[in-house]
Amino acid sequence: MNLFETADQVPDNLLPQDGTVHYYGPMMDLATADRYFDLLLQSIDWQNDEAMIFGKKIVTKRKVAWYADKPFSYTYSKLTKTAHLWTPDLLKLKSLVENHCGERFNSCLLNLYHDGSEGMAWHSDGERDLKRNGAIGSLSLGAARKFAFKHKRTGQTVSRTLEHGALLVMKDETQSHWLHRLPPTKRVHDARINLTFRTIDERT
Ligand SMILES: O=C(O)CCC(=O)C(=O)O
Ligand SMILES: [Fe+2]
Repeated sequence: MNLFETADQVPDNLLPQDGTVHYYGPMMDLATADRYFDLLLQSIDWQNDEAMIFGKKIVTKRKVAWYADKPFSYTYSKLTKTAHLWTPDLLKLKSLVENHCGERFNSCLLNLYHDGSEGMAWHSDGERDLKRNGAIGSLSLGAARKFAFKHKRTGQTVSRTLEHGALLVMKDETQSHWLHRLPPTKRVHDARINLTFRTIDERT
């Protein structure tokens, strides 16, 4: 009997120190990933993101949406938003992601990047409302994009291409020590949807 036959392989840590990032690669077949991309594009309540930058409210081209177990309030980029309740498709994706990485989540922030001109600047997801050192499960659908990490003290960078249907998990001390970003690129002309499953600390 092969004891390892059914155990999910945990990929190597992408980070050399001060955190843990596992890139699992595609976790569903192509047709399923295509189907979810189309379903989410149609059914999610996409809104232009608003953020406070140098004290000014700006509206990004990138669209966002936030779903959760309860209508949690969540502060992101210094603005407070209220979550929608899960849709059946999002609940299915949440289970797939949870089963793949063995973590549990109670909310999901979705981003829609229409093409390579849209990205996300350096940040970490250690906001007050998130469970400290909780895992973040990031599912990518659509155009493959580069994702980068930068160590806050040493400036060391690590990057990875995130493929259609692929799962990346950030956990442990990652948000305290590393920034991450989705750099804009002239080479990508297609849309990408990213879902980051998170755990909101219910005590806040
Ligand atoms: O689009 C991505 O892959 C990353 C999104 C992200 O970092 C975030 O939503 O906090
Ligand atoms: Fe992030």
